[in-house]
Amino acid sequence: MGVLETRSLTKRYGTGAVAALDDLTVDVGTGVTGLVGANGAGKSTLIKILLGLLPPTSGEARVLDHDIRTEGEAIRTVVGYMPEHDCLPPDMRAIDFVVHMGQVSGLPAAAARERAADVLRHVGLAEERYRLMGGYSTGMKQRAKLAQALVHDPRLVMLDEPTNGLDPAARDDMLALVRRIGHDFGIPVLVTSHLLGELERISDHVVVLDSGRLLRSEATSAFLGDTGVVLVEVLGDPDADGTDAQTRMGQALAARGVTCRPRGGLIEVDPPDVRPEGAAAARDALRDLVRDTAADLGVGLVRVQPQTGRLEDVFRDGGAR
Ligand SMILES: Nc1ncnc2c1ncn2[C@@H]1O[C@H](COP(=O)(O)OP(=O)(O)OP(=O)(O)O)[C@@H](O)[C@H]1O
Repeated sequence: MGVLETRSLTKRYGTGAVAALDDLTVDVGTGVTGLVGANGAGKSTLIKILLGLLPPTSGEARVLDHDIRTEGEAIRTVVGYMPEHDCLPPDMRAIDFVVHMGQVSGLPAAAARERAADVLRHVGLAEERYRLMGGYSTGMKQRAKLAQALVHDPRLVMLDEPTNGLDPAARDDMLALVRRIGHDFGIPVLVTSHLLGELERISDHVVVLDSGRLLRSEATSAFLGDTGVVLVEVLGDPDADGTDAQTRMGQALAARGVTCRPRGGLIEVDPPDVRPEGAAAARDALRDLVRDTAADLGVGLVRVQPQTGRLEDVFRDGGAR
Protein backbone atom coordinates (compact mmCIF):
# COMPACT_ATOMS: atom_id res chain seq x y z
CA MET A 1 0.00 0.00 0.00
CA GLY A 2 1.25 3.50 -0.83
CA VAL A 3 1.41 5.67 2.26
CA LEU A 4 2.50 8.88 0.63
CA GLU A 5 3.83 10.08 -2.69
CA THR A 6 5.28 13.31 -4.01
CA ARG A 7 5.56 14.40 -7.63
CA SER A 8 8.06 17.10 -8.64
CA LEU A 9 7.58 18.79 -5.29
CA THR A 10 9.44 22.10 -5.08
CA LYS A 11 9.57 24.68 -2.31
CA ARG A 12 11.23 28.07 -2.39
CA TYR A 13 10.94 30.28 0.65
CA GLY A 14 10.16 33.91 -0.15
CA THR A 15 11.96 34.97 -3.26
CA GLY A 16 14.78 32.54 -2.49
CA ALA A 17 16.89 31.51 -5.43
CA VAL A 18 17.79 28.26 -3.70
CA ALA A 19 15.05 25.66 -3.44
CA ALA A 20 14.56 24.04 -0.02
CA LEU A 21 12.94 21.17 -1.94
CA ASP A 22 13.85 20.71 -5.56
CA ASP A 23 11.68 18.63 -7.92
CA LEU A 24 11.24 15.84 -5.39
CA THR A 25 9.48 12.71 -6.57
CA VAL A 26 9.38 9.88 -4.07
CA ASP A 27 7.01 7.16 -2.81
CA VAL A 28 6.86 5.95 0.78
CA GLY A 29 5.24 2.66 1.80
CA THR A 30 4.46 0.86 5.04
CA GLY A 31 7.01 0.05 7.77
CA VAL A 32 9.63 2.48 9.05
CA THR A 33 11.06 4.91 6.50
CA GLY A 34 14.10 6.95 7.44
CA LEU A 35 14.33 10.41 5.88
CA VAL A 36 17.97 11.36 6.05
CA GLY A 37 19.95 14.42 5.09
CA ALA A 38 22.37 16.95 6.47
CA ASN A 39 21.07 20.02 8.31
CA GLY A 40 19.18 22.16 5.83
CA ALA A 41 18.61 19.31 3.37
CA GLY A 42 14.85 19.97 3.41
CA LYS A 43 13.51 17.29 5.77
CA SER A 44 11.39 19.56 7.96
CA THR A 45 10.16 21.46 4.92
CA LEU A 46 8.98 18.20 3.36
CA ILE A 47 7.16 17.12 6.52
CA LYS A 48 5.40 20.47 6.89
CA ILE A 49 4.27 20.31 3.25
CA LEU A 50 3.05 16.73 3.68
CA LEU A 51 1.00 17.84 6.69
CA GLY A 52 -0.59 20.61 4.65
CA LEU A 53 0.96 23.22 6.96
CA LEU A 54 3.10 24.80 4.24
CA PRO A 55 2.13 25.21 0.57
CA PRO A 56 4.62 23.92 -2.01
CA THR A 57 5.80 26.31 -4.70
CA SER A 58 5.00 23.68 -7.32
CA GLY A 59 4.40 19.97 -7.62
CA GLU A 60 1.95 17.56 -6.03
CA ALA A 61 1.78 15.23 -3.06
CA ARG A 62 -0.74 12.83 -1.54
CA VAL A 63 -0.73 11.45 2.00
CA LEU A 64 -2.93 8.42 2.68
CA ASP A 65 -4.62 9.36 -0.56
CA HIS A 66 -5.39 12.93 0.56
CA ASP A 67 -4.22 15.89 -1.51
CA ILE A 68 -1.86 18.08 0.52
CA ARG A 69 -3.11 21.25 -1.19
CA THR A 70 -6.79 20.84 -0.41
CA GLU A 71 -7.08 18.24 2.36
CA GLY A 72 -4.57 19.37 4.98
CA GLU A 73 -7.08 19.14 7.79
CA ALA A 74 -8.09 15.59 6.87
CA ILE A 75 -4.41 14.66 6.72
CA ARG A 76 -3.72 16.08 10.18
CA THR A 77 -6.55 14.08 11.73
CA VAL A 78 -5.07 10.77 10.54
CA VAL A 79 -1.37 11.60 10.86
CA GLY A 80 0.57 11.94 14.11
CA TYR A 81 3.30 14.58 14.00
CA MET A 82 6.22 15.03 16.36
CA PRO A 83 7.85 18.38 15.59
CA GLU A 84 11.59 18.89 15.82
CA HIS A 85 11.57 21.78 18.25
CA ASP A 86 10.31 21.95 21.79
CA CYS A 87 6.57 22.61 21.67
CA LEU A 88 5.65 21.64 25.21
CA PRO A 89 4.05 24.18 27.55
CA PRO A 90 6.36 24.09 30.61
CA ASP A 91 3.55 24.78 33.07
CA MET A 92 1.41 21.85 31.97
CA ARG A 93 1.43 18.28 33.18
CA ALA A 94 2.10 15.70 30.46
CA ILE A 95 -1.22 13.99 31.07
CA ASP A 96 -3.20 17.23 30.61
CA PHE A 97 -1.23 18.16 27.51
CA VAL A 98 -1.68 14.79 25.81
CA VAL A 99 -5.40 14.70 26.71
CA HIS A 100 -5.74 18.19 25.24
CA MET A 101 -3.95 17.16 22.04
CA GLY A 102 -6.22 14.14 21.77
CA GLN A 103 -9.27 16.37 22.01
CA VAL A 104 -7.83 18.81 19.48
CA SER A 105 -7.56 15.82 17.14
CA GLY A 106 -11.23 15.07 17.63
CA LEU A 107 -11.35 12.50 20.45
CA PRO A 108 -14.18 12.83 22.98
CA ALA A 109 -12.95 13.78 26.49
CA ALA A 110 -13.26 10.32 28.06
CA ALA A 111 -11.55 8.59 25.12
CA ALA A 112 -8.79 11.22 25.12
CA ARG A 113 -8.11 10.60 28.83
CA GLU A 114 -7.96 6.86 28.31
CA ARG A 115 -5.74 7.06 25.23
CA ALA A 116 -3.43 9.63 26.87
CA ALA A 117 -2.81 7.33 29.83
CA ASP A 118 -2.12 4.45 27.41
CA VAL A 119 0.31 6.28 25.16
CA LEU A 120 2.17 7.87 28.07
CA ARG A 121 2.68 4.38 29.44
CA HIS A 122 3.87 3.12 26.04
CA VAL A 123 6.48 5.86 25.80
CA GLY A 124 7.68 5.22 29.35
CA LEU A 125 6.17 8.23 31.12
CA ALA A 126 3.64 6.41 33.28
CA GLU A 127 5.27 7.54 36.50
CA GLU A 128 6.03 11.09 35.47
CA ARG A 129 2.77 11.94 33.73
CA TYR A 130 1.52 14.14 36.58
CA ARG A 131 4.68 16.28 36.66
CA LEU A 132 4.96 19.68 34.99
CA MET A 133 6.83 19.28 31.71
CA GLY A 134 9.03 22.31 32.41
CA GLY A 135 10.98 20.10 34.81
CA TYR A 136 11.43 17.26 32.31
CA SER A 137 14.80 16.10 30.96
CA THR A 138 15.29 16.30 27.18
CA GLY A 139 14.60 12.57 26.91
CA MET A 140 11.32 12.92 28.80
CA LYS A 141 10.30 15.89 26.65
CA GLN A 142 10.93 13.89 23.49
CA ARG A 143 8.78 11.07 24.90
CA ALA A 144 5.96 13.49 25.73
CA LYS A 145 6.17 14.87 22.18
CA LEU A 146 5.96 11.33 20.85
CA ALA A 147 2.96 10.55 23.06
CA GLN A 148 0.99 13.53 21.74
CA ALA A 149 1.73 12.32 18.18
CA LEU A 150 0.20 8.92 18.99
CA VAL A 151 -2.77 9.84 21.15
CA HIS A 152 -5.39 9.94 18.40
CA ASP A 153 -4.46 6.50 17.02
CA PRO A 154 -2.95 7.83 13.80
CA ARG A 155 -2.67 5.82 10.59
CA LEU A 156 0.78 7.30 9.91
CA VAL A 157 3.29 9.11 12.11
CA MET A 158 5.90 11.65 11.08
CA LEU A 159 8.71 12.12 13.57
CA ASP A 160 11.06 15.04 12.99
CA GLU A 161 14.45 14.34 14.57
CA PRO A 162 13.10 12.42 17.58
CA THR A 163 16.63 11.70 18.83
CA ASN A 164 17.68 15.36 18.83
CA GLY A 165 19.64 16.32 21.93
CA LEU A 166 19.51 12.86 23.48
CA ASP A 167 22.46 11.09 25.06
CA PRO A 168 23.35 7.66 23.62
CA ALA A 169 21.23 5.66 26.08
CA ALA A 170 18.16 7.87 25.64
CA ARG A 171 18.70 7.78 21.87
CA ASP A 172 18.67 3.99 21.86
CA ASP A 173 15.45 4.01 23.93
CA MET A 174 13.81 6.44 21.53
CA LEU A 175 14.86 4.41 18.49
CA ALA A 176 13.47 1.27 20.11
CA LEU A 177 10.15 3.09 20.61
CA VAL A 178 10.11 4.21 16.98
CA ARG A 179 10.80 0.67 15.86
CA ARG A 180 7.93 -0.62 18.04
CA ILE A 181 5.52 1.87 16.50
CA GLY A 182 6.41 0.67 13.01
CA HIS A 183 6.87 -3.03 13.61
CA ASP A 184 4.79 -4.02 16.66
CA PHE A 185 1.90 -1.59 16.26
CA GLY A 186 2.06 -1.68 12.46
CA ILE A 187 1.76 2.09 12.03
CA PRO A 188 3.79 3.42 9.07
CA VAL A 189 6.50 5.80 10.31
CA LEU A 190 8.40 8.54 8.51
CA VAL A 191 11.30 9.49 10.77
CA THR A 192 13.98 12.07 10.05
CA SER A 193 17.56 12.27 11.18
CA HIS A 194 20.77 13.88 10.03
CA LEU A 195 22.52 10.67 11.08
CA LEU A 196 22.04 7.74 8.74
CA GLY A 197 23.83 5.41 11.13
CA GLU A 198 21.06 5.49 13.70
CA LEU A 199 18.23 5.03 11.19
CA GLU A 200 19.72 2.14 9.26
CA ARG A 201 19.21 0.04 12.38
CA ILE A 202 15.47 0.56 12.63
CA SER A 203 14.23 1.47 9.17
CA ASP A 204 13.01 -0.75 6.36
CA HIS A 205 13.48 1.93 3.75
CA VAL A 206 15.72 4.99 3.54
CA VAL A 207 15.17 8.22 1.60
CA VAL A 208 18.21 10.49 1.36
CA LEU A 209 17.86 14.18 0.59
CA ASP A 210 20.74 16.43 -0.42
CA SER A 211 20.07 20.16 -0.73
CA GLY A 212 16.38 19.50 -1.36
CA ARG A 213 16.98 16.89 -4.04
CA LEU A 214 16.39 13.16 -3.85
CA LEU A 215 19.72 11.42 -3.65
CA ARG A 216 18.45 7.89 -3.02
CA SER A 217 15.33 6.01 -2.03
CA GLU A 218 15.88 2.34 -1.35
CA ALA A 219 15.21 -0.60 0.92
CA THR A 220 17.67 -0.37 3.79
CA SER A 221 19.23 -3.70 2.85
CA ALA A 222 19.89 -2.51 -0.69
CA PHE A 223 21.12 0.74 0.74
CA LEU A 224 23.74 -1.04 2.75
CA GLY A 225 25.08 -2.37 -0.53
CA ASP A 226 23.42 -5.72 0.25
CA THR A 227 26.19 -6.40 2.71
CA GLY A 228 24.40 -5.60 5.96
CA VAL A 229 27.72 -6.51 7.57
CA VAL A 230 28.00 -5.81 11.29
CA LEU A 231 31.20 -5.14 13.19
CA VAL A 232 31.53 -6.54 16.69
CA GLU A 233 34.09 -5.62 19.33
CA VAL A 234 34.52 -7.59 22.53
CA LEU A 235 36.71 -7.22 25.56
CA GLY A 236 37.84 -9.94 27.93
CA ASP A 237 40.70 -11.99 29.29
CA PRO A 238 42.18 -14.93 27.36
CA ASP A 239 40.90 -18.34 28.48
CA ALA A 240 43.05 -21.01 30.15
CA ASP A 241 44.47 -22.06 26.74
CA GLY A 242 45.49 -18.48 25.98
CA THR A 243 42.76 -17.97 23.34
CA ASP A 244 41.86 -14.29 23.30
CA ALA A 245 38.31 -12.96 23.73
CA GLN A 246 37.93 -11.96 20.10
CA THR A 247 38.83 -15.42 18.82
CA ARG A 248 36.56 -17.11 21.37
CA MET A 249 33.69 -14.85 20.35
CA GLY A 250 34.30 -15.57 16.65
CA GLN A 251 34.35 -19.32 17.31
CA ALA A 252 31.19 -19.16 19.41
CA LEU A 253 29.34 -17.16 16.75
CA ALA A 254 30.47 -19.61 14.07
CA ALA A 255 29.23 -22.50 16.24
CA ARG A 256 25.81 -20.79 16.24
CA GLY A 257 25.73 -20.70 12.47
CA VAL A 258 26.91 -17.13 11.98
CA THR A 259 29.40 -16.42 9.21
CA CYS A 260 32.13 -14.16 10.54
CA ARG A 261 35.80 -13.36 10.29
CA PRO A 262 38.39 -11.32 12.16
CA ARG A 263 39.03 -7.82 10.85
CA GLY A 264 41.71 -5.98 12.75
CA GLY A 265 40.61 -5.90 16.37
CA LEU A 266 37.00 -6.48 15.34
CA ILE A 267 34.83 -9.36 14.18
CA GLU A 268 33.10 -8.84 10.86
CA VAL A 269 29.73 -10.59 10.89
CA ASP A 270 27.79 -11.36 7.74
CA PRO A 271 24.07 -10.57 7.68
CA PRO A 272 21.54 -13.30 8.36
CA ASP A 273 19.03 -14.35 5.77
CA VAL A 274 16.35 -11.70 5.55
CA ARG A 275 13.27 -12.80 7.48
CA PRO A 276 9.74 -12.43 6.22
CA GLU A 277 9.20 -9.58 8.71
CA GLY A 278 11.92 -7.61 6.93
CA ALA A 279 15.52 -6.51 7.07
CA ALA A 280 15.18 -4.53 10.31
CA ALA A 281 13.82 -7.60 12.13
CA ALA A 282 16.68 -9.72 10.78
CA ARG A 283 19.22 -7.18 12.03
CA ASP A 284 17.53 -7.11 15.45
CA ALA A 285 17.73 -10.89 15.66
CA LEU A 286 21.43 -10.83 14.76
CA ARG A 287 22.14 -8.22 17.42
CA ASP A 288 20.30 -10.29 20.01
CA LEU A 289 22.31 -13.35 19.04
CA VAL A 290 25.61 -11.44 19.32
CA ARG A 291 24.59 -10.05 22.71
CA ASP A 292 23.52 -13.46 24.04
CA THR A 293 26.68 -15.13 22.74
CA ALA A 294 28.87 -12.55 24.49
CA ALA A 295 26.90 -13.01 27.72
CA ASP A 296 27.21 -16.81 27.55
CA LEU A 297 30.97 -16.53 27.00
CA GLY A 298 31.36 -13.94 29.76
CA VAL A 299 33.08 -11.42 27.48
CA GLY A 300 32.21 -7.73 27.43
CA LEU A 301 30.44 -6.40 24.36
CA VAL A 302 32.04 -3.07 23.49
CA ARG A 303 30.05 -2.41 20.32
CA VAL A 304 27.89 -3.90 17.60
CA GLN A 305 27.53 -1.61 14.64
CA PRO A 306 26.96 -1.60 10.91
CA GLN A 307 30.05 -0.86 8.89
CA THR A 308 30.36 2.88 9.18
CA GLY A 309 30.63 5.73 6.73
CA ARG A 310 27.41 4.96 4.89
CA LEU A 311 26.14 8.48 4.62
CA GLU A 312 29.52 9.66 3.46
CA ASP A 313 29.58 6.82 0.93
CA VAL A 314 26.22 7.90 -0.41
CA PHE A 315 27.24 11.50 -0.79
CA ARG A 316 30.54 10.54 -2.33
CA ASP A 317 28.87 8.20 -4.82
CA GLY A 318 26.31 10.91 -5.62
CA GLY A 319 23.51 10.65 -8.13
CA ALA A 320 19.84 9.91 -7.58
CA ARG A 321 18.56 6.34 -7.82
N1 LIG B 1 10.87 29.67 7.11
C1 LIG B 1 11.95 29.66 6.31
N2 LIG B 1 12.31 30.75 5.61
C2 LIG B 1 13.38 30.74 4.78
N3 LIG B 1 14.17 29.68 4.60
C3 LIG B 1 13.88 28.54 5.29
C4 LIG B 1 12.75 28.49 6.18
N4 LIG B 1 12.71 27.24 6.72
C5 LIG B 1 13.75 26.56 6.18
N5 LIG B 1 14.46 27.33 5.35
C6 LIG B 1 15.63 26.93 4.57
O1 LIG B 1 15.26 25.84 3.76
C7 LIG B 1 16.30 24.85 3.73
C8 LIG B 1 15.76 23.53 4.23
O2 LIG B 1 15.47 23.65 5.61
P1 LIG B 1 14.79 22.49 6.47
O3 LIG B 1 14.57 23.03 7.84
O4 LIG B 1 13.65 21.94 5.74
O5 LIG B 1 15.96 21.42 6.46
P2 LIG B 1 16.19 20.18 7.44
O6 LIG B 1 16.75 19.11 6.59
O7 LIG B 1 14.96 19.89 8.20
O8 LIG B 1 17.31 20.74 8.38
P3 LIG B 1 17.43 20.63 9.97
O9 LIG B 1 17.84 19.24 10.25
O10 LIG B 1 18.51 21.63 10.27
O11 LIG B 1 16.09 21.01 10.53
C9 LIG B 1 17.43 25.42 4.54
O12 LIG B 1 18.33 26.05 3.67
C10 LIG B 1 16.76 26.42 5.44
O13 LIG B 1 17.65 27.45 5.78
